[in-house]
Amino acid sequence: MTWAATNEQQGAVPPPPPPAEITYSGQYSVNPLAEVSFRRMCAQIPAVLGRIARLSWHTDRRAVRLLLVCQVVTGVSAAMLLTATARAMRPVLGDGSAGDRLRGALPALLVVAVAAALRRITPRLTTETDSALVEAVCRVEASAYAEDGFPDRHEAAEMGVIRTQVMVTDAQRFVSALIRMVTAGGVLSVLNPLMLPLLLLAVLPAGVGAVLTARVDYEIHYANIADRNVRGMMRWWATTSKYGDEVRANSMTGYIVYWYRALSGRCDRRTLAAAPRTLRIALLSALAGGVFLVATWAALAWLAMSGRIALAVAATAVIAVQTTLAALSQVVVNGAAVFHTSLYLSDMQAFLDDAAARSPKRGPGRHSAPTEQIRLEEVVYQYPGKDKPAVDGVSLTLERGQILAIVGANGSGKSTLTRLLTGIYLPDKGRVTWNGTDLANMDPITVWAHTGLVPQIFAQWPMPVRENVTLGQPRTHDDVPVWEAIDAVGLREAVDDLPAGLDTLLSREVFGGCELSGGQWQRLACSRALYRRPGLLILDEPTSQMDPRGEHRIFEQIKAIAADRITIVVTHRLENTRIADHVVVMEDGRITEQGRYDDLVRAGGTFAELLELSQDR
Ligand SMILES: Nc1ncnc2c1ncn2[C@@H]1O[C@H](COP(=O)(O)OP(=O)(O)OP(=O)(O)O)[C@@H](O)[C@H]1O
Repeated sequence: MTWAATNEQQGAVPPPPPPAEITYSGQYSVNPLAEVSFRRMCAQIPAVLGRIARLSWHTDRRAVRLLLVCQVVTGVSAAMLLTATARAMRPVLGDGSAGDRLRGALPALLVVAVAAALRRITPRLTTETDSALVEAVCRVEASAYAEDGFPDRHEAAEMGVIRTQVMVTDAQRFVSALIRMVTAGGVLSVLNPLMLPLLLLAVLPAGVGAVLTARVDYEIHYANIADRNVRGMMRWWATTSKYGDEVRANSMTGYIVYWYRALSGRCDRRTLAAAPRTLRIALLSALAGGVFLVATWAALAWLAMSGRIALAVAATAVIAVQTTLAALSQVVVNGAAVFHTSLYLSDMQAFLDDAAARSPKRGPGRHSAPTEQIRLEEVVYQYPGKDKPAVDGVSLTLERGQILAIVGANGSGKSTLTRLLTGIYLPDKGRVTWNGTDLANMDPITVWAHTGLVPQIFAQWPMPVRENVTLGQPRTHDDVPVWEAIDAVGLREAVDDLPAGLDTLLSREVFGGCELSGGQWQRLACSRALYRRPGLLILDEPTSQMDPRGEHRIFEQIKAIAADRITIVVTHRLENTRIADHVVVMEDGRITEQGRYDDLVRAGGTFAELLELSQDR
């Protein structure tokens, strides 16, 4: 019985509504569906083959050369086979031993060679495109993530990556069939000019059918993108062991499965609704193809029986018809497959182009250490789709050696302000300068080389402890600085207790891996930022999961290293702001109070009120 039905039966709570209908919010300039037609397929195939060839060439030139040689030999062998058969037919009807031997040996050799070449190209091509996709997403301006449709377009592009697994095989089969068709068709045309047009008519319906089916498949794929994207996220959250406690102890399983099934059910319904169309297409194309095929054989029989062609030629024509027919069918079927794949590759290409256009282009300026001053001048930033700015007209000057604390209610714009300070986001209005240069004119890589950030929600990388500390820094074989960073956050004992010390893989999900506690993970995130020795150190709620010893140690450490850098601490534990040289209080994206801890307490404003509330137990 389903979760919804059980709830209804118990009569206590009405089942919650299924998740709202979600539609794909992609924003490509052209809707590919409007363009899916047989004509488009024919027009597009050369371009698609060109793209696949370029990709393959880029990935493995030797394998491509081997493939090309095999293709040419395949075509030539088909023509030789038919010519040899025709010659053999003349003296002794039916003695095709030369052709048979050729037919028996060559394709087997070619298949082995082609398969070897394909085995080399395909996985590497998939890796190339997959890696390109991951890199493109990591490199876009962070503001792109907040835009409607970006995750859906990313999901659509991933389908393109999956399709690369079949794209070379599709393309190779298509070209191979095309060569066989041209050579066999040429021989057939010489035998009798009527045969080829008849054969074309016999396979054309299959081609139209395949394209129409591809169109239906793609239409369903498009309709399901948004649901599949949400379903994928649900699946990850529900099945990742890190969230397993929350799922179980809050009895979420039933509802999550219900949600998951509802999304899957909706995808299935869309797929099933299209089944009658697919069936109709298959039936009609098979019927039309069958009629023309019968006509072809009838024409051949009539030509032979009426003496219009010699019996030996007729026998060769039978083989030629069979060869051409098989090749033609392969051309059509594989052409449709190439076209089908190209639809997904277009999504991937469109996303990669879009991502490339969104990579930071901010001017040639380079930041060099030391970071003496960071200034915000009347900075405004509004997230896409929001009706008011998250940061609204903030001005601030930070000098090297200073510790700034940012406090304020949830959603008041603290984290957004740190993103603007680091140049992760560029302001809509106003400017942020580092040592006097506007971040909008600076290569962000040179800026991020001097920042260290402990975000509120930090990553728990499934990597060894050492890499979890050094990640993002040039690789070094010296573990001394790694241990220094680990000592600074008081994690040495915990690391010593791990089975392989710094080499211990931190992931419970991986065989042989270990897991840290929440507070230990947070200490590790702090050590990662400290290891970088950055010019700007930002700690956003860095001790929210730590015990008092850990928290004390981190703040002592912040004070100890503050002289060489600009330090920013975002915190709700107002007592921690005592270490700051300057405290700013944010409300609705604006700075409403600022000063030293003691001044703000005396002023009796929002800071004093929040402090009093935090002590009222
Ligand atoms: N990625 C995002 N996309 C859209 N809106 C966002 C995004 N991140 C934050 N916001 C919005 O911007 C506003 C400020 O958020 P921000 O995270 O800066 O607040 P905060 O002061 O750090 O809050 P908290 O104390 O809860 O961490 C909020 O209204 C929030 O809904």
